[in-house]
Amino acid sequence: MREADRERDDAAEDDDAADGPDDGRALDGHCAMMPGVPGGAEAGSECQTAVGRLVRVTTGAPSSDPAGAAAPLVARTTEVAASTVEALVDLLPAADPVAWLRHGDGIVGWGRAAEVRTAGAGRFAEADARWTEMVGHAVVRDKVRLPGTGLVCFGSFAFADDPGDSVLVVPEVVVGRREDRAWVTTITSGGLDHTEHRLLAADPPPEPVDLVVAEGALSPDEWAAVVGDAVARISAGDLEKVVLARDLVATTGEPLDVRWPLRRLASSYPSCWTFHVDGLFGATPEMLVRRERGLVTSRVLAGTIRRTGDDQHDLALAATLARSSKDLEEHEYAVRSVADALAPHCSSMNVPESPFVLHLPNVMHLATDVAGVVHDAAAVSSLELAAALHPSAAVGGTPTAEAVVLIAEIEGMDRGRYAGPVGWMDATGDGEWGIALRSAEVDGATVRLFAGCGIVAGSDPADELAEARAKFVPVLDALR
Ligand SMILES: C=C(O[C@H]1C=CC=C(C(=O)O)[C@@H]1O)C(=O)O
Repeated sequence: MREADRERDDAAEDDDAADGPDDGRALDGHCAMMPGVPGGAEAGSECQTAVGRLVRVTTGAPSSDPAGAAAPLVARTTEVAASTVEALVDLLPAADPVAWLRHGDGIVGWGRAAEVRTAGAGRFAEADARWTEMVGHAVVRDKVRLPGTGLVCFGSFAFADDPGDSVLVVPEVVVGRREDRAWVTTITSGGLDHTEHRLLAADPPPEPVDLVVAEGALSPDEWAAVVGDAVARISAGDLEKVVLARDLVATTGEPLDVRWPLRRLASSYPSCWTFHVDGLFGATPEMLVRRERGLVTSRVLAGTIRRTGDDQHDLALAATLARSSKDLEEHEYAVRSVADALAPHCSSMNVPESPFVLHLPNVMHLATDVAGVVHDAAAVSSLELAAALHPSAAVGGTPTAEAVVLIAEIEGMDRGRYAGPVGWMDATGDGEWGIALRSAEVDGATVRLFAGCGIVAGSDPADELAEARAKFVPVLDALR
């Protein structure tokens, strides 16, 4: 069906030629036409429905069907000048923003052309099946054909099978940027979009007020005791590694506008993937799986040391991390779990023998980039690959089954979508799925932050507590 989608796409090429030049330009807050987007302005029409920087200026557009996939989706991607989208995150409106950003590139979106909610152990398979069905019925006009163009969905999946509440969102508008190219995709359900769209500046988000941060499910002492329990069980031979997480609960005086922390995270952690899907936001350094045109890559992290702010000292600490047998052991479990899960899908793979040290502003990690050539891209989507990899030993443990049972038994909280796959996928099944780390879930004026640590036989509860504190820093700072 994904091939059929491409064929329709090809057939639409001639159509597109009649739509005018694809030379969108910066509009600096003025209501002006975005060339290349279908449908001319009707005489006397005016700006009506503001949806972020793209506003409808004519009526008669088909209404979207956020409840599901009853009507076929129609996606149209148009190239615009890269100067129109210098800071993607600044385009986001307050209502319903989604984001996936790194080093200024990525995709952002808003509105809901469709949404799929799944739960339980079948959450990935059901979401993937619904997406395949939507794609199969969709009409896609995409002359740009870069990763992130055409019909795309954003997704965020629960860590655990129970309750497992997960979501796929198909926005009404997606704006993307990759190096010096940029594009706008409009997605409607129920027919061709005959509206004209204009780029407008989004209002900046308000600064959070009256931030109060409290402990979450467990106090620091209680959590350290749980870590001690895990170390005892590992020493007794029950399992080799388990990742234990804790939470903090922040409240703000007014409901949080998630665009505030998103802007902060994107600028402070440019090498991480800054994301937001349906209330879950963060800046993760860990790529569970990216599939692009037959190539698959994964950035595996495990093994952490805190930065001090003194560059010379941090370099010495990085060398210590690279030699730490406790951290190398923790890392090895994580790499093996990813390589083993990817192997059945790859005709060749490259798994480096030793990790490098990834420097982030708050911590340093042992990191390994695994790469492979997939042989089953026509049959297996990037989301299915993410499902096969989840939970890797970077967020679950080794052996996986025992670790997941122990997490449910002793961690003392529901992780929700923290440490689950988060990212996006296109109509061909290519996409990027990160692990939702350094993240938080926002619900009105309440923000629940998460951080976890890999526990092995040599772990010290006090050190793990300090490491978890360091991992809260990105989101905590972004709320201020
Ligand atoms: C579980 C988290 O980090 C994982 C990723 C990198 C390093 C980790 C560690 O050293 O423990 C964790 O496995 C988290 O940030 O919440």
